[in-house]
Amino acid sequence: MSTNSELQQTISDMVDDHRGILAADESLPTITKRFAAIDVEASEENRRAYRALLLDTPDLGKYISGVILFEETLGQQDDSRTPLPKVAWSQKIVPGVKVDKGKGPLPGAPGDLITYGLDGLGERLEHYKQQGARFAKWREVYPISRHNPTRMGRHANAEMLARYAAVCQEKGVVPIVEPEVLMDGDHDIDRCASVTEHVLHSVFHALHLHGVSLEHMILKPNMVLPGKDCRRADPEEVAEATLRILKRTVPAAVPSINFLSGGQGPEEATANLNAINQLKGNAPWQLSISYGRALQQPALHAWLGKAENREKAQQALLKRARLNSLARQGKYDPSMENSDA
Ligand SMILES: O=P(O)(O)OC[C@H]1O[C@](O)(COP(=O)(O)O)[C@@H](O)[C@@H]1O
Repeated sequence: MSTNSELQQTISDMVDDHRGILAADESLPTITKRFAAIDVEASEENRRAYRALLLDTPDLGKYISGVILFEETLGQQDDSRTPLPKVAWSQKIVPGVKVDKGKGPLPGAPGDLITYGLDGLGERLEHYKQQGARFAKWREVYPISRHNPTRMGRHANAEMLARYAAVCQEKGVVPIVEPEVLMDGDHDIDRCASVTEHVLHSVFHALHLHGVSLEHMILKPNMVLPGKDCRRADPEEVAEATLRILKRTVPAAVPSINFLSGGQGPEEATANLNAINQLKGNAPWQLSISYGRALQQPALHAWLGKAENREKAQQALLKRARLNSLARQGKYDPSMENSDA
């Protein structure tokens, strides 16, 4: 198969009008934090058992079309010794992998951050492909302050995303491009809108310069939201601001925009996605999810590290996946949270 048809096949398997992506790729520090909240040790076996539970969830493939895995999960198996990427694909959930290596300060731009991991990426991708990964994900993070992100920071972060995406496509791997403007701070929604507009503009400029095929990538942006320490915005306000900025910056060639959940609660993230889809009009892209916390939090708290809670945890994951599938079609109502129907 040519690289282009390989990329197109992966996009076709991942993008439709009712499913979304599950982010289960927490790095070691992040999964340790999540497990600490339920008093569970982040041992390799616990990480395997938890992620096997998620991927084994009956019917998950009805609502989820792709799963982002952490590198180690690609090599792990479920209880019946089936490799976890194979478990995902048995439900037509395309397995993918987070390929960035975390972040640190960007020299010369105090307050800005930069992500590591480009060295040797091509060879790593070849190995991940053999393990079953068909797409990849890379996240650049933009904190907001009075002075951040700087112009230099935006430029440097965009370059990283574009170089990563170009290497992926060369290897026949679909890149998820994730520029995340953080919710931390007391800035208002207008400040988030203005920063997100600058960020997305610089990202698409860099993608163009590096010859990335927009038809064969997925964008994973933040929604436009007020900072955590500012007053909350209602879903209609979030939807209006998010769509305004996306329409100004994201070319129609991009097949799908899959939001991250950031610091939003599970129900808030579903309600905001629903409002975005109700207001989208003739927007050219699919508008879906690539949620981590907002899909997993109820499942994690139902599991509590105990094998006897496995089914309860799977039901909690399936409920969030199903409600987000409805929200993705603009058919969600908060009253559905209380019914099992
Ligand atoms: O552990 P990391 O690399 O900081 O990433 C944390 C999470 O952030 C995400 O990029 C977005 O997830 P959220 O929806 O929880 O914000 C996930 O893909 C990832 O698991």
